[in-house]
Amino acid sequence: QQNRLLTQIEQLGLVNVIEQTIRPNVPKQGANYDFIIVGAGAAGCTLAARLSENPKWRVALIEAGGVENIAHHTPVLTGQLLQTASNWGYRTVPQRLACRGMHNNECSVPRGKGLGGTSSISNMIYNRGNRRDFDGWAAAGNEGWSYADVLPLFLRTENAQLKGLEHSPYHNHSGPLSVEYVRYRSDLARAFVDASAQAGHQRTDYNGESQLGVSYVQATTRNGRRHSAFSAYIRPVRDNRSNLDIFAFSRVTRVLIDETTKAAYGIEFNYMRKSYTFKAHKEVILSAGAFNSPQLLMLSGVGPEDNLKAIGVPLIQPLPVGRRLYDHMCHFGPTFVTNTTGQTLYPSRISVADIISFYLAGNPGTWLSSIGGVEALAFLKSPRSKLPADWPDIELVMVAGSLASDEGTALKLGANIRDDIYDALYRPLQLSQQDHFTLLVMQFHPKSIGRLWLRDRNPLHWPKIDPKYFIEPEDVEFILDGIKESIRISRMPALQAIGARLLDRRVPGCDEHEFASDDYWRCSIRTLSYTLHHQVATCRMGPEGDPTAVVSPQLRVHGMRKLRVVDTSIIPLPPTAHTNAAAYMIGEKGSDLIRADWSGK
Ligand SMILES: Cc1cc2nc3c(=O)[nH]c(=O)nc-3n(C[C@H](O)[C@H](O)[C@H](O)COP(=O)(O)OP(=O)(O)OC[C@H]3O[C@@H](n4cnc5c(N)ncnc54)[C@H](O)[C@@H]3O)c2cc1C
Repeated sequence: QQNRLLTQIEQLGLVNVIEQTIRPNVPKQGANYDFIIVGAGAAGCTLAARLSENPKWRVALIEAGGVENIAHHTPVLTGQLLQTASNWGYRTVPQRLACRGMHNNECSVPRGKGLGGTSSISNMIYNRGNRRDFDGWAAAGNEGWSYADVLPLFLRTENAQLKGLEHSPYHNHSGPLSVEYVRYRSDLARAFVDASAQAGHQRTDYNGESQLGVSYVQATTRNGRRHSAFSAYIRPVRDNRSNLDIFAFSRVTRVLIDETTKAAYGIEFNYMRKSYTFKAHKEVILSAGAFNSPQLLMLSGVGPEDNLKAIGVPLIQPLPVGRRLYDHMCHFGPTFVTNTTGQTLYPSRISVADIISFYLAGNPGTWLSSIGGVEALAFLKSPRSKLPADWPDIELVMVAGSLASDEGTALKLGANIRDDIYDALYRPLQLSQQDHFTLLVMQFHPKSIGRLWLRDRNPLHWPKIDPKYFIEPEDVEFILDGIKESIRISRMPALQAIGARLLDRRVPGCDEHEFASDDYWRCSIRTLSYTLHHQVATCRMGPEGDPTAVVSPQLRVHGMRKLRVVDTSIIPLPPTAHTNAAAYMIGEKGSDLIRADWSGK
């Protein structure tokens, strides 16, 4: 018991203790607001900041977790954050065809819990998507979501400090969210970018005119520190907006809905073990993310009839909530060793001088501003692609390290990877401290479609998450193409100059295959499966009449009144991007739609 108490105090962090003392914000039972926003993640913070610009509107932002602390602001600690209370800690149901290197074949699917949501624990890669993604949404009947419509919203969020792109029409310099190139740069990243160019992948701005090519990572950091949704959108305004009330440690359990009119009129939530209700005059908006927004809809009677009936939740509106779940699955590798020294991220390489320089002198150029070792991205076409030439299929995520980069203390646990896998592949690197880098291969447009549903009606229980990774064999083939291209890039002069060669250790369970043969890699892909956490479509957006749609292009829940979903769960198909930038864009779009509906009323 004592240990649990200590762990809890430790996980809360000093900041939470102080916040709860000086700014407790205890809810008042039955309080009234114009808008209630559930979830202070990337989209929720954006929406709360924008709606509360109107001093006449009273806005409540309700968040299950606490406040960010110094660990969140230190990019190199990203992996460690997954071991804290800032992560909901979800796991999938055991996967038949993926995650074979994980305990019980369960993939880890973390989500951020706290003011800032997943933007406070993410890897901070800033990446918007391909113009064809958004034009496709619009062509499917989602008017107002084409690339021409959403580009100004991406720009509105951005405060870019990207050397060389000062005059690009694809970047803005006056929005709230800081975007900069990762401030720490290793020789491994330089060699990878040069080798990619030598292999024919041009240098590009992947948020600009063309995604295809290679680039150093653009990241949501400010002077080398994490710039989360909370830091960017809420912290600068919260003390001078008396119409914005923020409630941390408040876990919403249900949306209150009038069954006759199907209008949402409030929420029920728990704060410090007590149940409260708040009323909303105008709207309740779910911004609880791709797992929790569908969960809350279903707990409130909006969802698939069979699931709700089976668990005894009275049905108010039948909708395909959670019926689709897409994600971007990757392969954690290949890993290459090199002849360099001192270039790979290992904790032992972070010196006291680095720490002092980062925290006290504000120097962003140390390992501490490395976003978990991620330094460069390459957007590629696969030879098997049936998509237009300017629409990438695969991404290589260049990491100056591997699971050994924290010596097995965080990433391995965060990904639920078994010890025998770590010991066979990464422990020798950890012990020798040999320089190496990894190219994670991610597929952008998977065909595999999963599902999310409720196991019971207890709002504090996890939903069941089954992404059905690699259920479509072609998804594996795309990743195999990416692995082959990674190996080709490693043979280019810039990487050969540093002695880059495949780590020649076998993945346990794949021994029957010849090392580095296609079948070996297929086995490795199904073993070292590693999601980059881009779950979407659980509250899919689509026009009325679309049998897969949960919300309309105005983000209103179909068939309901005064209820919207504004977060990444509405994204209809996996984008050619990581999903955090889209979450901000959706928050901006949601605020425009809501303002258009209520201004003057
Ligand atoms: C480890 C990790 C690394 C990632 N790295 C990147 C990256 O480098 N680049 C990138 O683009 N994307 C990345 N992503 C994905 C990206 O961060 C998310 O897609 C995006 O932030 C989601 O935004 P959101 O607003 O939809 O939801 P979230 O940011 O997840 O916000 C949802 C919020 O709702 C709260 N909430 C949920 N349920 C309740 C409830 N019942 N009551 C009250 N509050 C509730 C949550 O605590 C959370 O704060 C990463 C994700 C993870 C998990």
